[in-house]
Amino acid sequence: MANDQQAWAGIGPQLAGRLAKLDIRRPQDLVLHLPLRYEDETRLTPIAAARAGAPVQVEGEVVTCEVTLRPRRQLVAQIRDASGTLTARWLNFYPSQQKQLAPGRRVRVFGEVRGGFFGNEMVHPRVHPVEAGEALPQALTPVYPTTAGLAQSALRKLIGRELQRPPMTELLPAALPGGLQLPPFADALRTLHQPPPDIDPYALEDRAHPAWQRIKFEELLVQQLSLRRAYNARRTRRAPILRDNGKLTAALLAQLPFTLTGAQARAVAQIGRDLATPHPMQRLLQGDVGSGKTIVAALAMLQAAENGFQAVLMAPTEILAEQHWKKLAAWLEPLGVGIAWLSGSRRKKEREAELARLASGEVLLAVGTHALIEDPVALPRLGLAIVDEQHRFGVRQRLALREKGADALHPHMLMMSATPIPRTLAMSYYADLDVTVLDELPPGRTPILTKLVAESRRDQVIARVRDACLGGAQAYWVCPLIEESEALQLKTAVETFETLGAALPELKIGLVHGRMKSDEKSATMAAFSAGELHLLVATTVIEVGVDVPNASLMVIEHAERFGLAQLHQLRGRVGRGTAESACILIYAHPLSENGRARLKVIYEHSDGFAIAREDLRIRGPGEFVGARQSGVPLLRYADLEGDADLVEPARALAERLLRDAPAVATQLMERWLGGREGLLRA
Ligand SMILES: Nc1ncnc2c1ncn2[C@@H]1O[C@H](COP(=O)(O)OP(=O)(O)OP(=O)(O)O)[C@@H](O)[C@H]1O
Repeated sequence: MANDQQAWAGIGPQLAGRLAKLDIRRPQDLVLHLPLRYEDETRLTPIAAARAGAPVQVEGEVVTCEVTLRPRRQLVAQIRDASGTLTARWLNFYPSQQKQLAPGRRVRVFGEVRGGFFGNEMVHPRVHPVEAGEALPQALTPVYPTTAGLAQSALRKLIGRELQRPPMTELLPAALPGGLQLPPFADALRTLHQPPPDIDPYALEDRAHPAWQRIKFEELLVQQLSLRRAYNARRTRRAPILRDNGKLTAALLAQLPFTLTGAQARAVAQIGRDLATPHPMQRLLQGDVGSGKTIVAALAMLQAAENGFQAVLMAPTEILAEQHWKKLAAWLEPLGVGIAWLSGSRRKKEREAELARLASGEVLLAVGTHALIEDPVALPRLGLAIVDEQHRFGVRQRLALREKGADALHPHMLMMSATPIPRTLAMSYYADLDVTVLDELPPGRTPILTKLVAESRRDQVIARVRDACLGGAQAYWVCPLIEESEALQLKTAVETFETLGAALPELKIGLVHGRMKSDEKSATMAAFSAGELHLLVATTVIEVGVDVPNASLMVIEHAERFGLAQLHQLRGRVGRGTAESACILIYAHPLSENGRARLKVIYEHSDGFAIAREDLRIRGPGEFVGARQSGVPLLRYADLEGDADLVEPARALAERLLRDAPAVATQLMERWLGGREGLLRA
C-alpha cells in the first residue's frame, strides 16, 4: 500500500493514521471521500418560526450565558433575535465556549429545536460567532463519515483545500456507452462536496443525483477495469493445448444412459474450445441444483486425459468428493480410465497408494477435498483444475490448486457453482471469468411440491414420512440449524434421530452429521444410496451435491433458520428422479419478518435465479456474495442492485478503454485504487 509521505505536507503521523482509518492514504484520496449528508447553513430561520423536528440555523445576540449547577452542571445561554428568544444548553462544554458566548456577541447556532419547560430550546447546538458583515455560506455544509479524533471541521478543511488544487483530470470520453449522460468529474465532485444552496439536500442524499451517478459510474468502471485486466492477463500465460480428439469423450457419451441437454451440450462445446487454446481457461459454470454439472466436468477431465494431462476435481466436503468420485469412476472405468480419490479421511495406506498412482502417471485423474492441495500431492502434468462449489473455497486455496501445475504451464481452471447469482452481480463479481450457465434441467423431472407446516403439526409430517417410505420412497429429514453451537447442533441431530426412530419403528433410519468418522459417514451415505435405508436424518452436511434420485421427500425442521440459498440447495436433493417429490418446511412461531419473507420466497419460487434475485433484495449484495472473501475491491458508493443499469455501460467502456486507451485505464485505477492491487482472485 503506497503511502505517499512526500505529498502529505502539513499532516503529521497522528492525523495521517486517522485518515488512513478512513482509507485516505494520499491527498488525492480526500476528494473521493464523499459526504453522507448535508446541513443547510445557507439560510437563517427566525427563532419564532423554528419548528421541532428538523435542524435549523438561527442568528441572534447572546443575552445571557452562565454555568448552572441544577439540575446538573451545564452551560445555558439565551439568544435573541427580532422574533423571539431561544435557550441553548450544553451538558459537556469547554471553558472557551463560554467566552464565545459572551453576552452581546452575535452568533449563529445550528441544531434541532425542541419544546422545553421554558419554551423552545436547542441542546448541544453548533455555535459560530459572527464577524461584523459576515455573509452566510454559499454552499450546503457536508457531513463526512469520520473517525474518533478527527473533527468534521478539520476534515472539511482538508478536503476543501484539496478541491482547490488542480487538476481533477477528466478521464472519461465525451461519448459514453448507451447514450449515458453524466456531468464531468470535477463538476460532480464540487457538487457533492460543496452543493450550491439551490440543490435539495435530500436529492443528493439518496444518491440519485447526476453528480452521484457520475461518481458511481466511475467506481463501477474501475471495478470492471481491474477485473477485466486480471482476466486479460491470462493471455500472457501459457496453458497446455488440450484438443478434443473425440475418442474417449465420444465413448463416454455413447455409454451414458441419457443424452445431454442443450445447455449441457453448449457448455461442453464451449469448455472444449477453451481447453484447446494455449492460454488458461478461466470459466465459471453456473447451474441450478440438479442441472447436471458433473457430466460436464467429467467430459472436460477426459479431454485432458486424452492429451496425456492430469485433471482434478476439488469438492468442499468429503461426502461430495466421494460421491463425485463414485459417479466419475462408474463412467470412466469402463473406458479404461482410472481415477484417484484423495480425502483427508482415507487411510494412510490407501492415500499413499493413490499418491503413487498419481505421481507415476498411472492415473491422470483425481477427485478430492482440499487434501488435493496439500503437500505430498504432486501433479506435475496438471492440465485442468475444476473447483466445485467454488465460493466455499478461499482465494488462497484456489490459487494453491493452480500452483500445483508445472512451472511453465498454467492449468485451465473451471469453477462450478450451484448458487446462481443474478446477471448484474455476476458481471460485477465475476468479470474476470467467462460465465457459462446451465439454464435447463434434464427432461422428465417433475416439479417439487413445497409445503409450509407449523411445528404443531409435526406428527402429521411424521405420518406422511411413514406412508411415503412404506410406499417405496426414500426421505431426508434435515435437523435444525444451530449456528451458535456445533455441540448443540450435534445433540439435536442425535435426539431427532432417536425420537424419529421411536416414532417410526417400521422404518430403517440412518444418521449423518459433520462430526462422524468419515468411514461411518460414507457407509451411511452408501446404504442410503443403495436403498437400504428409508430415511436419512441429517445436518446440513447433505446440503450440496448429494444425488440420490430415489429420494423424493425432504423434511426441513426450523426452516425459518436457514438462508434462502441453503433452503434451495437442500430442497434440490429431491426431485432428481422421475417420482413426484415434496419438500416440507416445518417452521416454528414466532416467525421474524425476515424468516417469513424467506419462507414465502422459497414457497413461491423454484428457479434458482429467481430465488437469488429475491435473496439479493432481502440481504443486499455484500453479504450475498461474501464480497470480502472473493477478493474483489469493495464498492464504496455504487450499489449493485440500485445501480444495476450502470453496470453494463461500465463494462462496455472498460473493455473499450483496455483495448484503445490502456493509459487512461491505468490512470483511472490509480485514482481509485491508489496503486493498491485491485484484484486477488484466482
Ligand atoms: N442430460 C441428462 N439427462 C438426464 N439425467 C441427467 C442429465 N444430466 C445429468 N443427469 C442426472 O441428473 C442428476 C443431477 O446431476 P448432477 O449431480 O450432475 O447435478 P448438479 O448440477 O451437480 O446438481 P447439484 O448442484 O444439485 O448437485 C444426476 O443423477 C445425473 O446423472
